[in-house]
Amino acid sequence: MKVFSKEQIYEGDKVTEERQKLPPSELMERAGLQIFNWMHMRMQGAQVPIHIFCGIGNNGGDGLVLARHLITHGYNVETYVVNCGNSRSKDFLTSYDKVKEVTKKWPQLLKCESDFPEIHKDDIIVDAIFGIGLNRSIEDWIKALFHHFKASEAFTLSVDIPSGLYTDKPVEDVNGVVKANYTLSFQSPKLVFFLPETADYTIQWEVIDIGIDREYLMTTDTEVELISKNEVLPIYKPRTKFSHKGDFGHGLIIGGSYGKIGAVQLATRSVLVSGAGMVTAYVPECGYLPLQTSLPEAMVMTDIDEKKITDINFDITPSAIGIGVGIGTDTSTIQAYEAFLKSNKVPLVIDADAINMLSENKKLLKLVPENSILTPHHRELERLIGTWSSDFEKLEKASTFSSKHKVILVIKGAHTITVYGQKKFINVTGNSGMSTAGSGDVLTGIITGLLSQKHLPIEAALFGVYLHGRAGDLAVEEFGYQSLLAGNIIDYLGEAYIDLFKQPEQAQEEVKTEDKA
Ligand SMILES: NC(=O)C1=CN([C@@H]2O[C@H](COP(=O)(O)OP(=O)(O)OC[C@H]3O[C@@H](n4cnc5c(N)ncnc54)[C@H](OP(=O)(O)O)[C@@H]3O)[C@@H](O)[C@H]2O)[C@@H](O)CC1
Ligand SMILES: Nc1ncnc2c1ncn2[C@@H]1O[C@H](COP(=O)(O)OP(=O)(O)O)[C@@H](O)[C@H]1O
Ligand SMILES: [K+]
Repeated sequence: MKVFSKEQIYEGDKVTEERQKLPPSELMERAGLQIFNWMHMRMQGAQVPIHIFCGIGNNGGDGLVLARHLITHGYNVETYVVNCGNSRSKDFLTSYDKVKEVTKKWPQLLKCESDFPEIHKDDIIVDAIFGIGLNRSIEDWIKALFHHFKASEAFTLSVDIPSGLYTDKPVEDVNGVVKANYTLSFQSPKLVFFLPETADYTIQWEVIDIGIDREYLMTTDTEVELISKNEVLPIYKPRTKFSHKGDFGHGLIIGGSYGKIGAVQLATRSVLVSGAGMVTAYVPECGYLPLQTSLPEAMVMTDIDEKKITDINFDITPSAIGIGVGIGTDTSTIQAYEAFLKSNKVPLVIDADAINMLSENKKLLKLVPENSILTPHHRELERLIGTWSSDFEKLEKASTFSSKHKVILVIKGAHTITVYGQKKFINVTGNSGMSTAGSGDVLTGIITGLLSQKHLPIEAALFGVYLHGRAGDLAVEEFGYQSLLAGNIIDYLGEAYIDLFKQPEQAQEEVKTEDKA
């Protein structure tokens, strides 16, 4: 699913109005009506007090259209106009006039704290104050209004985006944003719903279709995309009857050090379970026995050193290599890594200390093959690209890094974001049960396994991240958030593949709420 920028949304409105020859404010009418339909379906006429707070732009206009429909359907509605400026939008004014046609109870004007209405815990708040047009800091009395919402503990439904969130800039003051229980977002989710610093401002979200021109939506390229089942299904490669293991490649995992052989076990097993035909683990000698006994399907090659990698020297021809899990940063390992990078031509998946060694020795970056996949978590990314002041800056720096070094960055986290030049792909699977030792090693193995099967690097990264998260989602249903182990993710990888062909995914997605409820 594409995530459109603010500018693209405004352009989409314009194009739609032209191509569909829409009368003025028709899109606002559609937006308000859809929100009404959403509420009406759930409320079925219940007389719960609904407080609709409208700004004076088009977001406020949407709120007024909603108010009109709710009033005509006999709901218990109070409408307020948050008087935050002088420039009421044309469509807002049209909607305002139309409200007057259906009720004598005009919207109340709010100008300061003493105007705030009483809101009971069981009431409903509709937040239609600011949408994507927020363009400056919020005045204190409006922040106080947001606080008033929160203090009431009433269910808060935000229209399009929680008021106070910019679409393309960090939050200036945490008190200047509405905390929404639910956000109904028009046509496209907003990037901020997925970033660690801003995702918490809405517990759930859903996309509302307001009939923006299909061709515009199809042909407009976006920098950001959500990766869910619909996007990864085309990447899946069915097997043919006469296939043999040679068709699915030979993955190689290089890593491990004394006390960290488990990381290699997890990654190596993941290579096979993701579908590679064969796998070899290259480990220090101390890894030989544990690997051979725990994973009979794998082949094992060892370094001359007992405890660490000192010389990467193998006589196989792997189709993909994953390097770094449990490898450490011993000086002799760094030297072996450099020598390996100088001779290697195979696409790489680079994880953990193999990333850290690049960060410490930036000259090594020049030796990394084009389109290699780096899978840093937060700290590893920081060492690699430097610190950032906001999620937006982080993504910008990651894009610059990806373009400069021609690599794919898989930024791991609650919503893993794969950065490929200017493109950013946000994964929707995964859960906090996966915040457990070794789950990153599993991801490295999965992506290496997919690369072995001749997927393009970007496909291997996106598909791997999706499957990893989906396997985690299936596994957590059996093991629970606290008790899920990285190995359980591997056990559910097969289910994740099978699940690809289960019921089609809903067009409208919801963020899981397991830890927020
Ligand atoms: N395709 C779609 O998605 C469609 C989207 N639609 C809806 O349109 C919304 C976008 O509408 P929008 O452009 O009118 O902007 P909006 O968010 O209402 O805010 C602008 C107003 O707020 C003001 N203002 C800004 N910052 C402020 C501040 N800090 N403190 C005080 N005031 C501030 C600003 O004032 P000004 O800068 O002009 O003085 C202006 O008056 C979008 O989110 C969606 O809900 C549908 O109607 C149709 C199809
Ligand atoms: N809260 C979460 N929601 C979704 N996925 C998560 C969450 N926490 C961790 N993960 C996933 O688990 C993996 C953890 O990787 P990493 O931190 O490298 O672990 P390790 O080094 O222990 O193997 C990443 O793929 C990450 O996206
Ligand atoms: K809003």
